[in-house]
Amino acid sequence: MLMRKKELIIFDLDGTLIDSAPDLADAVNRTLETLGHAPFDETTIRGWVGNGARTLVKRALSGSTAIDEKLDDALFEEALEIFLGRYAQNLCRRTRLYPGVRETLERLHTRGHRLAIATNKPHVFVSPILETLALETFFDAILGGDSLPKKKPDPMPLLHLCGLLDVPPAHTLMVGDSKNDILAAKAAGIEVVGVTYGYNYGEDIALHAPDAVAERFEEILGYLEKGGNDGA
Ligand SMILES: O=C(O)COP(=O)(O)O
Ligand SMILES: [Mg+2]
Repeated sequence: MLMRKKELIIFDLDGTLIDSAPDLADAVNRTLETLGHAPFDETTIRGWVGNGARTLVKRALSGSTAIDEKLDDALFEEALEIFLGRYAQNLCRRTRLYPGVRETLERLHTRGHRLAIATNKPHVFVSPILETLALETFFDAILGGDSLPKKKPDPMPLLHLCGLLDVPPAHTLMVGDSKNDILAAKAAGIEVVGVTYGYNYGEDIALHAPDAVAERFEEILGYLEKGGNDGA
């Protein structure tokens, strides 16, 4: 059966399984407010998510995706501490699953795929969010952005998951919303589907040449049924 070709599916979290930007934006703006800085609208902050909490805070203090090289270290450390505290208080108040995610994970799980998460989000936040959304039982392994010495776009987290779950990269599929996911997967020799509805700094995910593009999460079922990029 073709479905067995991809035994392991590794998912990105923010912008792929969950729309966490509203809670991240609230925590960013409460941090900026505490420091006496002006807030940003949610759409702007959405474009800053995907490289972990440290980079998100640096972007917020810089007011741009490009980080201000002259950013004061002490201000950054203070802002990071405030942000982590604020976000911990409201991890899943306005965060929602994207359409089709629960049903699709259920089907993949029932069909016997191993499922894992490789996110750049700090690990401490991941399980509480999955528990609140009643998703935690689907996953065999979860890595956060601080779980290993390197995070996406480095291939390390993806290769680590392949080793941990004893599935070779050729039998693994990555699903993500940002260029970090695509770059990490390509460097790991893993096929990758890019979803179009996530964050990716406001850029079209197709620009980074994933093996396939999905407008809706459930499209990955059809991709797997076709045998992925290996052909039927
Ligand atoms: O930058 C983050 O905190 C989350 O990133 P993710 O898209 O890898 O889940
Ligand atoms: Mg993402």
